[in-house]
Amino acid sequence: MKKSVEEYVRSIPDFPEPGIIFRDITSVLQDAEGLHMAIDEMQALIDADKVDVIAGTESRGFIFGAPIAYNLHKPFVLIRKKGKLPCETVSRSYDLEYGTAEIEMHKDAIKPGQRVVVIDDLLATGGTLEACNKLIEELGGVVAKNVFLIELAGLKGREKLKDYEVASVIRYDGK
Ligand SMILES: O=P(O)(O)OC[C@H]1O[C@H](OP(=O)(O)OP(=O)(O)O)[C@H](O)[C@@H]1O
Ligand SMILES: Nc1ncnc2[nH]cnc12
Repeated sequence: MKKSVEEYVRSIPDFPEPGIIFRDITSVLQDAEGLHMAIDEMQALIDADKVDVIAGTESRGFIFGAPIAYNLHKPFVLIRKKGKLPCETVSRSYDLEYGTAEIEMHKDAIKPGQRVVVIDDLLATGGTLEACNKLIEELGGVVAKNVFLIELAGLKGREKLKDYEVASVIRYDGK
């Protein structure tokens, strides 16, 4: 029988620190069937008629966001960790499941009124996507949806993103 995409995800206990179960997507990517299923199933959650721009978050969001943008014939915008983008930027700090971070976007990445779908591999606390959504709004964009391959429902990211439409392919009930 054909494997489901969930069966390609590898779970590593106590990485990168004790108590975290790391949901590893390299095992999805390094299987041709797994990679196809992941992209296709994430893309199926997007209504192409209701989006102008696909955005991806560094770094694992780039892997899934770029092929989806290509398939839907939409522009692809990078949301990067601080200090990587060469032109004028807007930035925002946020808390992670482990640690803190700061992300940036080019000021000209989004035009006012554009509808943006943000793609990431995984929803944990929702801190990353909340920061992404706020940056997009600061640039005048409209967040159409947040799409993930994996959702760790126990970390309640959806509550943090309650003002946005959220969809995921794979859901783990715990952390
Ligand atoms: O919902 P949150 O609690 O914000 O966590 C989820 C984020 O954490 C991971 O990225 P990370 O910052 O580790 O970067 P990476 O993709 O470069 O590994 C993951 O890819 C998400 O972007
Ligand atoms: N548990 C987890 N597994 C993989 N990536 C993550 N990013 C944040 N939490 C994570």
